[in-house]
Amino acid sequence: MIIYETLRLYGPSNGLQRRVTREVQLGKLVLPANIDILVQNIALHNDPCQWGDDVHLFKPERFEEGIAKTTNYNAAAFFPFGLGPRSCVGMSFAITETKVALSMILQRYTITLSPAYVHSPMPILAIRPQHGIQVILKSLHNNA
Ligand code: HEM
Repeated sequence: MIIYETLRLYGPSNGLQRRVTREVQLGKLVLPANIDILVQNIALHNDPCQWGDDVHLFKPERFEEGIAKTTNYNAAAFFPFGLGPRSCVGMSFAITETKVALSMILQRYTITLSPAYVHSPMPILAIRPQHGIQVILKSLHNNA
């Protein structure tokens, strides 16, 4: 839940590039052939119509019943790893690696945010914290 909510608000990708190969109609919108479009998943991840008025709050419990229920079975509501045949091949690896790293850290330390931390996510190629993330680690074991 924590990983999904982090990817919703601060996923590294802020858009998927696609080329329109033939004219298509999307509702009232007609997309001509041979244009490049940017599908901004970050905008959909911050859409209050999908996520509610507290869209900007970090609330991992949104995902307590899984992605499908949280998004009301709308695959286009949450796609931090992209969508379709060119979606991220590293998705399972990335999620597993994150779980392993987090569980190794949390077995040894408690983590709190440093008072020096300034919240400022910025799109610099990928979304990243402009001033870094300063945390305070406290060992859970006396001998560590
Ligand atoms: C949190 C970590 C990651 C995120 C959020 C992420 C996200 C994405 C996104 C949004 C795309 C574009 C998908 C599309 O256009 O529909 C992508 C493509 C790709 N990702 Fe990742 N990725 C992550 C980690 C990784 C890792 C660890 C690997 C490799 C081990 C990887 C390998 C790739 C490759 C090869 C593509 C291109 C796939 C293609 O064009 O067919 N990614 N990723």
